[in-house]
Amino acid sequence: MIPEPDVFHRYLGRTRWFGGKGRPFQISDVRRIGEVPTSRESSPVVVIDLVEVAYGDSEGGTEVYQVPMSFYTDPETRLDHAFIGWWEDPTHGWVHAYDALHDREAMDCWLAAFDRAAREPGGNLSDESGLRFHRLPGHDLDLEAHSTLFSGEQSNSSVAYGEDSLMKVFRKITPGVNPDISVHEVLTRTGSEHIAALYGWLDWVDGDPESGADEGSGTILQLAMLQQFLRTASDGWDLALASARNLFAEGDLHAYEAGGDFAAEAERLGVALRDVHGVLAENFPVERLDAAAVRALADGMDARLDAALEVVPELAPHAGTLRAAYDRLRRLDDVAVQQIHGDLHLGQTLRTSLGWKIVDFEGEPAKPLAERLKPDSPWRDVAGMLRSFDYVPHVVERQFAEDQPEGAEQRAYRAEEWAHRNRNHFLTAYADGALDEDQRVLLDAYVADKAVYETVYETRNRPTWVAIPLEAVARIGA
Ligand SMILES: Nc1ncnc2c1ncn2[C@@H]1O[C@H](COP(=O)(O)OP(=O)(O)O)[C@@H](O)[C@H]1O
Ligand SMILES: O=P(O)(O)O[C@H]1O[C@H](CO)[C@@H](O[C@H]2O[C@H](CO)[C@@H](O)[C@H](O)[C@H]2O)[C@H](O)[C@H]1O
Repeated sequence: MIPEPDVFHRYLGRTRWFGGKGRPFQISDVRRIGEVPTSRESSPVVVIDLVEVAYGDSEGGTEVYQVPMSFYTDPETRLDHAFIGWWEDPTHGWVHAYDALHDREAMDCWLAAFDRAAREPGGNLSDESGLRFHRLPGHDLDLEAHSTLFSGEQSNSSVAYGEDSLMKVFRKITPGVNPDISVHEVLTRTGSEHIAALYGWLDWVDGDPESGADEGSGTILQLAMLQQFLRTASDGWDLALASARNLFAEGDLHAYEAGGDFAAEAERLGVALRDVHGVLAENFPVERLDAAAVRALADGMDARLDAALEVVPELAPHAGTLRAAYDRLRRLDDVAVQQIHGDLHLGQTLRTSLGWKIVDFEGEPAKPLAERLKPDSPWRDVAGMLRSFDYVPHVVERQFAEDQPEGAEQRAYRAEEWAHRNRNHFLTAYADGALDEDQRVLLDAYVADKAVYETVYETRNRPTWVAIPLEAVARIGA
């Protein structure tokens, strides 16, 4: 007996990372792709299943999610919160199955396999099922470190091993190369200061592992990555909120006079992003879009606006100014595109004692992989950060308004001051001076496109926040 589809249906519905919770779905397939080698005699069996979900709404389609499980013959009460079900497994008999990410014993096996890979030829440990643990040279893993599952709002699952390493297990799985791994690999090999170094990754080849299937063949599924744990990291979004809060609390001071001014950090972030874009341009192809391709880029923004208007009708009065920004982009005849981050905002930046680090190069999770792998203009990332600097004081204002309705006018002035100051410092540092006219046109178009995307994102995820990007859209062209 294998688990009833209901078991996985119930389990997925309970997780943070399952992206189809609001939609009708059924489990259409469950496939065992391998077992993580055990590290001790007492270790549980740790299997990796791929669970396919078929959607029953008009959009339809399927998605595949990775579910690593630890199997025990008896109930493990310490793992009650991670219980998935019990059934007679075709290979292991009657088992009590738990989400392996919550299980230290299971996570030890995972770490030990990465450790063994470092001593195998080429840093690769593979088994007959097609699971392959890969390691990059340069770091000895701390095998004594205990695993702790992150509890944040994540679309994947991350496990910290003490203060030594961090493993991110990808949940929604798409065949092909995951840019989070490929970009981190290049930035690690080139010694970039602005990322957490990649230590290794796990992938699975559908078929014979000796068959020579490679990253380009589309038969690889990338399942997890192991990277440096940034011990001294503080989240860039939280730091920026604290800075804006501090300014709001000061009745008479300007941003540059108040303690906690963020401008120097914004500047450092600009330099860090420029540096990362430079390394990516040196190590991934750079293309120059001709006039037709630039028009297609602008058409894409127009199409996104059309789709957004269906979801957010309040955009309608601003459609003219938005389309004018895309028209100005349409008239450019030479735009360079390259590998970029693709989903950059302050929540993807971490301030460590050694400077700013940028994380999560996966691109926008909602976009199909093929689109996420396409080169794009670096100004998309810059626009993402400028939008984030706009969000910060408006989120703080929402918090103040609840407790302190008086003083809203003064705070609105402060909000604009904070955003303006930090956008300028970031942008000037990134561009190393003023922008030329074409750069300004490109940036304005990407900022408009991102703000439109955000109105949809907020409507679907945090409807009470939608005024933040809507007000930004209204300011465009005002
Ligand atoms: N190398 C790291 N060291 C410490 N914390 C990290 C590291 N990488 C990411 N984080 C933290 O984990 C959170 C989630 O990471 P992220 O890569 O954005 O996951 P997801 O793809 O699920 O969104 C980040 O917001 C950050 O706070
Ligand atoms: O981090 P994700 O890849 O999941 O990105 C999505 O969620 C972000 C919010 O967590 C969202 O970002 C928007 O809100 C941020 C504040 O919470 C703000 O800093 C960003 O500028 C704003 O875009 C992001 O758009 C979405 O793709």
